[in-house]
Amino acid sequence: MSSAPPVFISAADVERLLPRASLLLPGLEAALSNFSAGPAGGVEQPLRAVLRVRPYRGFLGVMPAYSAADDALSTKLVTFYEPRGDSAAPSHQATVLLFDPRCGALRAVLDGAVITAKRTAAVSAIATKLLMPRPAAVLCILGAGVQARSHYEAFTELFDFTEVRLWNRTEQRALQLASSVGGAVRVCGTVRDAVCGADVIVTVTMATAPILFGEWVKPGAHINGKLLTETAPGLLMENMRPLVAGDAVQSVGASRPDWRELDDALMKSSVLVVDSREAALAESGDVILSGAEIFAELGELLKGTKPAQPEKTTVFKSLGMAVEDTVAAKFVYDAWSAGN
Ligand SMILES: NC(=O)C1=CN([C@@H]2O[C@H](COP(=O)(O)OP(=O)(O)OC[C@H]3O[C@@H](n4cnc5c(N)ncnc54)[C@H](O)[C@@H]3O)[C@@H](O)[C@H]2O)C=CC1
Ligand SMILES: O=C([O-])C1=[NH+]CCC1
Repeated sequence: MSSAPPVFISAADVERLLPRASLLLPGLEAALSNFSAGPAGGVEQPLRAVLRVRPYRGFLGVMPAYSAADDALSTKLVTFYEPRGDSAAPSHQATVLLFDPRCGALRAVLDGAVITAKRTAAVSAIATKLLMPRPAAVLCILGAGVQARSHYEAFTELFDFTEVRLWNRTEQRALQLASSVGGAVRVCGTVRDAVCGADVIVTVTMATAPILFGEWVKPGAHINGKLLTETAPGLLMENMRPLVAGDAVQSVGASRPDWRELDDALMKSSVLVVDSREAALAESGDVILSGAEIFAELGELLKGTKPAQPEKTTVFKSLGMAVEDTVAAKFVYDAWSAGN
């Protein structure tokens, strides 16, 4: 085995070698299925360790994983800090260390920010493909940061939405994102306006209290998107509320046990799918504090051991898994090694 020093792959090189999140779809689908297969799937992934940097309202997460199918071993180090007006630093910063699993030698140090942005959007797209109503016309993104952009890019590449709506706590940031993406985006002044009649809602904020409420979902909530998009608000029957949230909610933020993006009503009235049961029950305020029952892991839907139920209102609670970084880092390193 060679003892060559590790290579460093910068953010610009990761972006060049991994230009689209969709390139990760096959590898991520396999890894999510393998993860949910238990020991037979060959994914080793402990619950991540998250250390609190209390004086600065920050966190350092350590995320190791080994995937036998990919024969890849990595750990990501990710810091995330609650918004502070005086800081110009990105809220999330990350580095991925990729090892040779045969001998433990460090092969590469990769910028982890682009990897995190793209693999997270790719996983949300995998969930959306399974859970969204058919047809799905209106995409709504709540949040206007790094993940909002990567989700916009992946979702507009992979799906045929006819309308994209964007809301952010500070409207100026939403306007900036909307004007920079190159496609038509409607910036909405309130979450209610943004989600009314949407088919797919992506929540990608640093919120610590709910921003999306179940009262905006029609009672019963087992609604399909076709009905919602074809029914003008004024024509809704009297026993229905005039505001309706989309059927497939991708909740990407609120990754602390006391943080929320979704309220209890929405959590409890939806079919709840998570990336990892273990992580959801340890880390997700939306899951823990609502007491909502987890229906399935995304990997179980992919394997077909649990049905996806796109006709129902669904919430995919994404916390982010280390094996997703392993797959993405190996993809980038292989492309780099091939001289691309
Ligand atoms: N599930 C996963 O795999 C991953 C999840 N995340 C999570 O996704 C979320 C977004 O991450 P980034 O886009 O990188 O962050 P960012 O800092 O780039 O963007 C955060 C957005 O949230 C908004 N925001 C801040 N505080 C808010 C509040 N109290 N209420 C509503 N909006 C608020 C900001 O205006 C901004 O638009 C975070 O919660 C992050 O922890 C990030 C990486 C991976
Ligand atoms: O998976 C990930 O990298 C993260 N999830 C929440 C914060 C960072």
